[in-house]
Amino acid sequence: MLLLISPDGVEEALDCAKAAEHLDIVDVKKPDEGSLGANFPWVIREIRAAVPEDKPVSATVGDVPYKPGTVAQAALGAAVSGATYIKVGLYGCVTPEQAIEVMQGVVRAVKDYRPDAFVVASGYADAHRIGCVNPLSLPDIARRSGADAAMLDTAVKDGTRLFDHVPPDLCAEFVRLAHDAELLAALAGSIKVADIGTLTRIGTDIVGVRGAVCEGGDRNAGRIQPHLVAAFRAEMDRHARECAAAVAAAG
Ligand SMILES: O=C[C@H](O)COP(=O)(O)O
Repeated sequence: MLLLISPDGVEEALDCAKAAEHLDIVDVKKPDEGSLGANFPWVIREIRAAVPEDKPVSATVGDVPYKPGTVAQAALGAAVSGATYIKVGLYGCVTPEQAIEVMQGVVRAVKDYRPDAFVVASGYADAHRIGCVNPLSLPDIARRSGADAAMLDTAVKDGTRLFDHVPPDLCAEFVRLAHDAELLAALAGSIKVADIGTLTRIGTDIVGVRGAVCEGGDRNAGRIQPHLVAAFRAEMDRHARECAAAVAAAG
């Protein structure tokens, strides 16, 4: 499982750089503009320059409306600014068809510019609170639009968490659907250290985290702490070893 950490700006990205050996992807966002709020192009560029070259930089394009042209142009902006993972929060899409139309534009805009870029179609575990597409439709939306990964996060950061809205058995179904479509499955949403075992067991490919690695577990007032990133990674490694041993023992 890969660890994606979301700093809110250049200063926190420098803290991520201190913990670079423990994380896999640095995800640029602007949390005060929404759970997948987009940051400025120059912030993406500065963060790209601040983190080690072997760590991919991801950028969120925002909690986007159903405006395929606008979103495609924004996605290209993120890629031009140095992000190689482009994440789109399909906030304003109320049908799978709308979401596919948005994502097709993003995939074309990004991959025409940079064929090896990685496009992530993100929905929301708490979609019922905001009226957007069903979380379990994301793998099919990603597959039909040519994206590389399907992701879930929570739209409303009010203390409720991924598993409050999509329980572990349905997250397992999400991962299975993504894998059947040859996509990576990414999960986020106030994930805690205690969730790592479940996420590992169900085969999650990427876990996205902010609050759990911030001081006091507070994604807004707290700052990312390199020692919490290291501790999170240590637990991931422990669970990965346990899972591998269980698989080997089963035979
Ligand atoms: O993409 C990851 C999100 O930023 C997760 O943030 P969170 O762990 O505070 O919900």
